[in-house]
Parts: sequence; C-alpha cells; structure tokens
Amino acid sequence: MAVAEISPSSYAKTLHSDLSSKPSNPLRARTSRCRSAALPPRPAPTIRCSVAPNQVQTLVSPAVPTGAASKRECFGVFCTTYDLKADEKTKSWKSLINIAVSGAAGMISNHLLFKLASGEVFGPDQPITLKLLGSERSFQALEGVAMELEDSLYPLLREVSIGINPYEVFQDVEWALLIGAKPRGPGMERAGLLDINGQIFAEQGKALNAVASRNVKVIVVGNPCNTNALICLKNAPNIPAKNFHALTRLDENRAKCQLALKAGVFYDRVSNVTIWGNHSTTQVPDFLNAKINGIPVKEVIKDTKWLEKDFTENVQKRGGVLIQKWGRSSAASTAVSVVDAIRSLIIPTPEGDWFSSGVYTNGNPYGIAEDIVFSMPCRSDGNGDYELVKDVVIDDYLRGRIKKSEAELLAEKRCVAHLTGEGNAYCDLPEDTMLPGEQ
Ligand SMILES: NC(=O)C1=CN([C@@H]2O[C@H](COP(=O)(O)OP(=O)(O)OC[C@H]3O[C@@H](n4cnc5c(N)ncnc54)[C@H](OP(=O)(O)O)[C@@H]3O)[C@@H](O)[C@H]2O)C=CC1
Ligand SMILES: O=C([O-])CC(=O)C(=O)O
Repeated sequence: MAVAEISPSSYAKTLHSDLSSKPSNPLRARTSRCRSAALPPRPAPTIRCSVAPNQVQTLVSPAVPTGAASKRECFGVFCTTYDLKADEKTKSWKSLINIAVSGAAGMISNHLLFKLASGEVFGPDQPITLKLLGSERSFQALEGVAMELEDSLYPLLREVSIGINPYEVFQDVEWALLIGAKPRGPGMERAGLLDINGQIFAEQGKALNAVASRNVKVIVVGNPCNTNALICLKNAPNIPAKNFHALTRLDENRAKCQLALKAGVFYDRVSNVTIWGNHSTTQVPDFLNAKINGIPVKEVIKDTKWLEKDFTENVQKRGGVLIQKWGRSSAASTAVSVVDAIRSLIIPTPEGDWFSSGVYTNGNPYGIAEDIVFSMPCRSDGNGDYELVKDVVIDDYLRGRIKKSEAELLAEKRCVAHLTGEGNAYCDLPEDTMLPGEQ
C-alpha cells in the first residue's frame, strides 16, 4: 500500500467538512455536501488516503475516525446544491432518512437499491439518502451502481455516497441493510464461513455502535444471517439488541407460496405463517398456526404427510433448488423480501396477522434458549419496533423441530465465541447443517 495525497477536487467522490454533522433536521435547507452555495468558497482540503498504486483512489478513515461526523462523501449529481424547503413539491415530504446498504455492488442490492430509491419501500413522501458500502475489490462496481442510480432520476433519492469504511458509511444511519458477505465456496467448511463472515459483522457492529443513529434498525441478510446478526448486536452494545433482525422473510414468502399452490388459492389468502429458527435447512415453516382464508391450514390441507415432509422440505431447500436452476442464489426475491421486512416494521401489522423475523430471543415466551437470534412471529405498530406474538400453539411436532434449529444456532454461537466476547470458540456443528442454498 502506498500512501498518497489527493485533492478531493481531483476525484468525483469528495470529502465534505463544511456541513453540520447531524441530520437532526433532515428537511433542512440542504446545501451541497460538496460545496455550499451559502458559504464562502474554501480551499480544497487535502486528504491523506491509502491507495495501492493501481487502484481507484479511495478515501479511507481510521478505524474510529476522529471528527468523522464532519466528513461526508457524495457521488456525482448527488453533490449538487438543492433546498428541499424551497421546492413546492417537497413541502409535504417527511424528514430525510439515511439508509446504509452493504454488499451494495452485489446481486441482491442491485434489485433492492432501485426499490428503495423509487419510494416503494418507505413511501412516496419519504426522501432518502443511500450510503453504499463496498470494498476495494468492488469499488469500481460501486461507482457503476451509483451511476445507474444517478441516471434513474428518482426524485426521492436526494443523496448517494459510496465508501469502503463502515465508520464513515454508517454515520447517522437510521437503517442498515447488511447484505455483503462471502459466499461459501467449494471445499469451504461451514465453520470457516462463520469465521470469515463473522469478522465482517463484528466490524460492522462496532462501526454501527460508534456512529449510527442510536435507534438504527439493522437487517442482516448476508449468510449465515442469524449468527451474523448475533455477532453484530454483540459488538454494538449501545444499540438495543431488539433492533437487529436476521432476514427470514424470504422463507416466509416461500412458505406462503407453497401453501397457496397446494390449496389452489392465490397467495394473498395465506396468513399467519411463522418461520421458526435458523435461516438454514433446519428452519421450521409452521403450518400449525398458519391460515388460508382465515381457516387453519390443517383444516384446508388435510394431507399431514405432505405438510410435515414435502411442504417443510420444499421451503427449507427452496434456495438450493433455485441455485440449481438459475445458477446463482435468489437475488430479486430476496430483495423483495427485504422490502417486505422493512414495510412490516413501518406499517402496522394487519389485525390478527403477524410476520416472521430473526430476532434476539431474550424474554421470548416460547421457551427458546436466550441469547441467540431466532426467527419468531412478530407484530408491529408501524413505528419500526415489534412485539413477539403470544397466542401461537406449539405442539410436540413443532417443539421437536424448533429444538433442532435451536441446537444448530447454539452450536453456531459456540463457533463464534471469539467474535461475541464470550471466550474461545469451539466448533462442533451438526453434520447436516446447511444454508438454504446448499444441497
Ligand atoms: N437471508 C436470506 O434470505 C438470503 C441471504 N442471502 C445471502 O446474501 C448475501 C449476498 O448475496 P448476493 O447479493 O447474491 O451476493 P453477491 O455475491 O452478488 O454479493 C455479495 C457481496 O458481498 C461482498 N463481500 C463481502 N465480503 C466478501 C468476501 N470476503 N468475499 C467476497 N465477497 C464479499 C461483496 O462485495 P464487496 O466486494 O463490496 O465487499 C459482494 O458484492 C450472501 O451471503 C447470501 O448467502 C442470499 C439469499 C437469501
Ligand atoms: O444460501 C444462500 O446463499 C441462498 C439463501 O440463503 C436462500 O436462497 O435462502
């Protein structure tokens, strides 16, 4: 690594030191983060960066940057000056919110970012900032993604920044969608994946703890997502553990689709579907409490053998079947399920229904081991928070299956003890432990 001095004006990404650090009044007259028209021109600051000679020059902060709050980056057209208040159309808009997305140059993000920017996630009156986290490896691709966002002319997308340092990218974020993770390659042990990805999520947890909004909502998508979410929350002690989610909404959606197919109804007739446990092949799609047209599934689909075997396995292994056919893991449907997961937290849950999310187990009413991240049924008032649903039935079949997924997650937790501050790791994963995408 060479250390080079670059002037921000020599590069499209510009570091900003001239604006207030707090987005506390996000409908502020938004002056450019590159250069404020209201302020006298300043000499361009010199920024010290670490760059390899043949790499795109990248602005890098120290691990815990001093004065990081005053440093901002923007991308291209998003550096231009505007004033939300002055624009008639924007007067009824809500306050700007900051959303961070990691793995932003990856497949899932390529679908998700455009949904976020279009307004279909947070609503047509919600302007947003997108803060894209990548790596040196993906930096050029990240620029390409940002260029596509520019060219899409989304009115609600007010700011885009790109970076490779989570301590900068997570500054003041209200939502962190953590997608980036190393996929498990041929010959790689699950324990190895847990360690490599766990380190990513330990670092990102620390960064969130240091610089994100104190009430940031975190959705972990990168696999193994339950244990990554646990690592993340353990490294962010100043953020409520309740704010961390592991994405199991894709599994819920897959289960709804299978039940609808079997019952010959459209999938909007299926409700109250819980995915219990790990986002892995031990997950438990719950047909006992699920309903079709408001009637218990078991009264509509009387084929118990199908429910216990075919339905359950179809959902558990759907990711793997899709990889075999498509040649890559679910990206579009995963992005859709991230949208569903967010909307379930910002829109009140319909009366009598619930949604699934991998959440922290402390205080759960189901007897599931504490201190893991486990998918369970949740309801929300639409304020970003949730409560666990109490009125669910757990029979012996369900209990046995839940126990198996719980055992898997406890074993995963032991593998990452060195990343959660709980001593030495000891990895004894069950033989059949697999991600949904593995067969
Ligand atoms: N929970 C769920 O329901 C689902 C979860 N997933 C998981 O989501 C994650 C992302 O999937 P997808 O977007 O399709 O994957 P991609 O391979 O398209 O993108 C993943 C991104 O992860 C980043 N990454 C971070 N660390 C590494 C590393 N050490 N090696 C390689 N890449 C790394 C890369 O970005 P960069 O170089 O910028 O770091 C890359 O762009 C995966 O972990 C996948 O298993 C997928 C489907 C469903
Ligand atoms: O295993 C993977 O990477 C894909 C995955 O999570 C899924 O499709 O549910």
